[in-house]
Amino acid sequence: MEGVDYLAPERNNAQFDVDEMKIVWAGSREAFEVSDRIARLVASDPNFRKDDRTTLGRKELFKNTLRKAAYAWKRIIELRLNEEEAKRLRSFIDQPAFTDLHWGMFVPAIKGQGTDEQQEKWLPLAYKMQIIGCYAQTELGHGSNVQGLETTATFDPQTDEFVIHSPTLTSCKWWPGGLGKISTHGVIYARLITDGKDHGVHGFIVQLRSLDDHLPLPGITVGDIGMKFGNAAYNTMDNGVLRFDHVRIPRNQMLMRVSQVTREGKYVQSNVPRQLVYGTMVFVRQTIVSDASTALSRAVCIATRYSAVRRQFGSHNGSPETQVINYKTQQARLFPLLASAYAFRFVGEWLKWLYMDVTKRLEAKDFSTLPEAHACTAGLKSLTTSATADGIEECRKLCGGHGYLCSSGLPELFAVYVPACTYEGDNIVLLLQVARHLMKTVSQLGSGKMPVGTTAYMGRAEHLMQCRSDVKQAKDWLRPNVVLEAFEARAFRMSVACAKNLTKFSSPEEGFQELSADLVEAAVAHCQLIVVSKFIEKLQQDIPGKGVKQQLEILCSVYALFLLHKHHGDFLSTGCITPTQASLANEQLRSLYSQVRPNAIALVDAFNYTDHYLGSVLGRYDGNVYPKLYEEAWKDPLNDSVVPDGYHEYVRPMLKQQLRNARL
Ligand SMILES: CC/C=C\C/C=C\C/C=C\C/C=C\C/C=C\CCCC(=O)SCCNC(=O)CCNC(=O)[C@H](O)C(C)(C)COP(=O)(O)OP(=O)(O)OC[C@H]1O[C@@H](n2cnc3c(N)ncnc32)[C@H](O)[C@@H]1OP(=O)(O)O
Ligand SMILES: Cc1cc2nc3c(=O)[nH]c(=O)nc-3n(C[C@H](O)[C@H](O)[C@H](O)COP(=O)(O)OP(=O)(O)OC[C@H]3O[C@@H](n4cnc5c(N)ncnc54)[C@H](O)[C@@H]3O)c2cc1C
Repeated sequence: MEGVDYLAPERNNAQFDVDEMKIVWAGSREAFEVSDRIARLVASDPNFRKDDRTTLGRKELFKNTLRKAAYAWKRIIELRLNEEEAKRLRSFIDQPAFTDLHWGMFVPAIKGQGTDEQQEKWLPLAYKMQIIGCYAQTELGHGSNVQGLETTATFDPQTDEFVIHSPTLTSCKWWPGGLGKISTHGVIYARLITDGKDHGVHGFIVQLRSLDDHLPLPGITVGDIGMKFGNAAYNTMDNGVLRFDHVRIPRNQMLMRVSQVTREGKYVQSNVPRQLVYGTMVFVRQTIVSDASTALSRAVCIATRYSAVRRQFGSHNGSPETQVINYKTQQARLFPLLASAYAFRFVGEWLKWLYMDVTKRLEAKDFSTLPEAHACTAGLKSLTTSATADGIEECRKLCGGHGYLCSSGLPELFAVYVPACTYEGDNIVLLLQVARHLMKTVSQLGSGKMPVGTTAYMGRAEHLMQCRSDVKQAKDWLRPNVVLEAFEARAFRMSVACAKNLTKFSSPEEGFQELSADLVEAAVAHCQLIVVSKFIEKLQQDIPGKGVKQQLEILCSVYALFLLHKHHGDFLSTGCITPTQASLANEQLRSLYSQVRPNAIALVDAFNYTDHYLGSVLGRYDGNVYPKLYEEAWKDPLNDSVVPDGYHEYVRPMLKQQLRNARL
């Protein structure tokens, strides 16, 4: 029945103030109000309809994306939305587009690596969308190994220009979003060559297409790289291929904040670390962590609401069957994902703060926290995107057969999300960066240099190598210090074991290669510790609202004890806890699931997602799943006619043939 809230009994069970939890989730009352207003604006505008997306062919899909992007831009101007509101609007449209790369990478690259004059020239054009940009780093033959890029930018002192060239097939730019069909400009990464000397990879602003007729400029070959995983999903994006044939750009289009080339062709390195050329990646990795909590929470919201609606088995004398959410196995799969969504939200908030802090320091020429920022963004990007991709797929399975329907919203969410494990740095490659940082920190422990930031715990080396958990009963695992010490000891001992093993090889590089699987595990342990510790820190803040803090404490314990249970091999083999303590953790976890159960629906309501944004029949706010699934099925284009196209051509002759054979 329309208008009935089938999940009302669940909502009435909540033991906390959902409206206050919405504010905690959003980050502040103001952020909540902006997000809520813009989400409703998008949901109520038929121009942002998306329910037909999975049935469109690539060309229609892409054109539709362009239409939405143009309409969104018109609304942004008409409504005079500020930067944050415009960002929210684009994200609620929920359709990857060239604008993501324009605002998300092209603009930040110019801001981070351009000089003041370059920013003054290019940013106003980009802000007004008089030019549209992409971020073109990856090549056909080189993605992870940025230092291996082949595109060249050779300075010609005669004309005061750089000549941009793709010397080989493998040097073609390959993958940049927005490049395929739309970008007029790109920040292009190429090896800088002056006077025959190679100075490594630098960024250059290059115009790719005419601003009059959109045709590629002379010397430029550009196009789309083809269909990607999933039907609609990321195919709304024009990921591109680009080849340069001696394309000339003025010298002042090299991004010159980190290093410069003078009129005479002299290469000058500023007094800043060369790694700042990688700064845009640090920025984007930080945003990807917050986006992970959004993607995971969407999947969890769908799976939780549907699990409360779906019933299987357990009917006695005609009573309703059991809601599948009441099965302990369903809870043990679903509630850790719910807790992870909250955990990633808070670590994302913290990472944003860390990024802002490092940016301020860089402006003041303090580069000391750059390695920490790189390690944290790389590691947390890897940890949260892998867990989110796996989590979305688990949510699909939690919804049984109906989860496999596109109308559940889950297949598309998975297909659009899963490349996050690869883009902006392959997740394993990024964990190896964290491992390098950890090995460096461990090797410096004896030198008197105290570790700082998220590795500060390593400063308590002696204690962490010796401590034994004092857990005696299940509820001891609810004490934050007990949990924190177990995670610190596990992470530290895994790092120290790797560091010791590295010394057995003839060179550190050989050891690093040989032990890379163990190093990745040590990096994961360190990153999980960061997430747990930031959740615990969040709980030390003043959190208003009836029962809100208590629910977050429960979720924090679920997150930590679930990880401890999943990785108990690490905790046991490093001797941080005993087998008895491991089983007490599991006992506590079971009890926590029972505490989450009555609040589960309210905890996902706190994400404040509109039905439009969720795009899922199973995750509808009102829980009215079956009639809507039935309605949705009839909308499929295959049901436009009773007898399908092709029947008379292929099936009928076959049937006739069978009849003849049968008569023989
Ligand atoms: C249903 C629909 C739903 C909706 C969706 C809606 C919208 C879409 C949503 C979102 C869209 C979001 C995003 C857009 C999507 C895609 C964007 C993707 C863009 C890209 O992928 S851009 C390309 C990214 N490429 C990479 O990440 C490459 C990875 N490789 C590297 O980063 C490096 O090469 C490396 C770090 C692996 C190694 O580098 P190296 O060889 O130069 O270095 P060394 O290992 O020798 O290290 C040198 C030294 O430098 C330090 N270092 C390395 N990197 C950094 C850094 N970034 N910052 C600071 N320091 C760094 C390293 O630690 C070493 O230090 P040391 O002291 O010498 O040890
Ligand atoms: C949807 C999407 C959008 C993208 N958008 C952009 C964009 O806008 N701009 C842009 O420039 N790029 C973009 N990319 C490219 C992306 O950044 C790269 O694909 C990514 O950095 C991974 O690099 P790769 O493809 O070279 O993988 P590879 O490095 O070739 O990885 C292949 C395998 O090798 C392993 N491997 C690689 N190196 C090591 C090592 N040292 N040790 C152990 N294992 C290793 C990896 O773990 C992986 O399993 C995009 C990619 C995708 C999928």
